Amino acid sequence: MSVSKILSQKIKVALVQLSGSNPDKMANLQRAATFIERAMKDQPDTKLVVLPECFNSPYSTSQFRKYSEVINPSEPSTSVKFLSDLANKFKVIIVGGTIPELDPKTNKIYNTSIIFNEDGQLIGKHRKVHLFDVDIPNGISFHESETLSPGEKSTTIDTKYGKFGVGICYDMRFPELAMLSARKGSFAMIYPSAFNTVTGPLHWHLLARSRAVDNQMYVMLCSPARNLQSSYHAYGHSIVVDPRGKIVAEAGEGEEIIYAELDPEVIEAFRQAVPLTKQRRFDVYSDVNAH
Ligand SMILES: O=C(O)CCC(=O)C(=O)O
Repeated sequence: MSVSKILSQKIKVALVQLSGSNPDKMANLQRAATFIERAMKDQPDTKLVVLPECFNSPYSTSQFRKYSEVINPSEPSTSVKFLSDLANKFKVIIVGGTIPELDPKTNKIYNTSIIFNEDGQLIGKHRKVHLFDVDIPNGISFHESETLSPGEKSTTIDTKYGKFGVGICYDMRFPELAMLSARKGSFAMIYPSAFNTVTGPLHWHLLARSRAVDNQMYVMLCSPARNLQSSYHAYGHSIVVDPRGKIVAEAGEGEEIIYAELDPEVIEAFRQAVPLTKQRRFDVYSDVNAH
């Protein structure tokens, strides 16, 4: 595949590591707006902004329904309207972290990322496919499936620069989603995320770098900042990894914006040097599903 099809030009991205788990939705949205405005002032050529998982609600199974919104482009809900206006105002693509979504037909709740183009149009959404249900002794127990339902689809978004895939946090543990998007020609995988202080130190960097190296694409993880006042202590460390597995930007634990430039030449050069896409043997692993 030619470079122009993967990523048409160099693009600057900004990951906004906002304070997490505050109960006031409007205040959280305003804070997102303040940070996006700051990013666009600091780096006016930014083309894509990413927000964290559950950036405007507490990350808590008991709260998801209360904070949920119906996502219907013809009747935009609070967060949809707010992010759409921001994207249009700053002429920037926004991967709007995640919000709890209510499906009015089924009454089910999803953990959903909403994505807007630079005209403020909702160009896609991703419902978290793999729910975070874990019991780590002396570590963390969390069961999203107490109140959430899993999405049923992988998500690849088309933009004027090329395509990127979207997953949410625990989704990154399942390499198949990233691989599917890579096979569709994506230049990056973007995961609004909220790892914690138990699994973050163990796996955050490893998973980001693995998905990048597996697929020779950029990987971006955008986390909430750590808030020790909340019941859930997010890991922070929002990160951008290049197609060679090199960390090109990383946040600390507090509120912060990080920037990176994505370069089509880096994708192309590394794919030429290590031509995994040509060497894959789908004839050998085509029955991976059968076991
Ligand atoms: O996979 C992990 O360790 C953390 C996942 C998580 O926090 C989430 O899916 O929200």
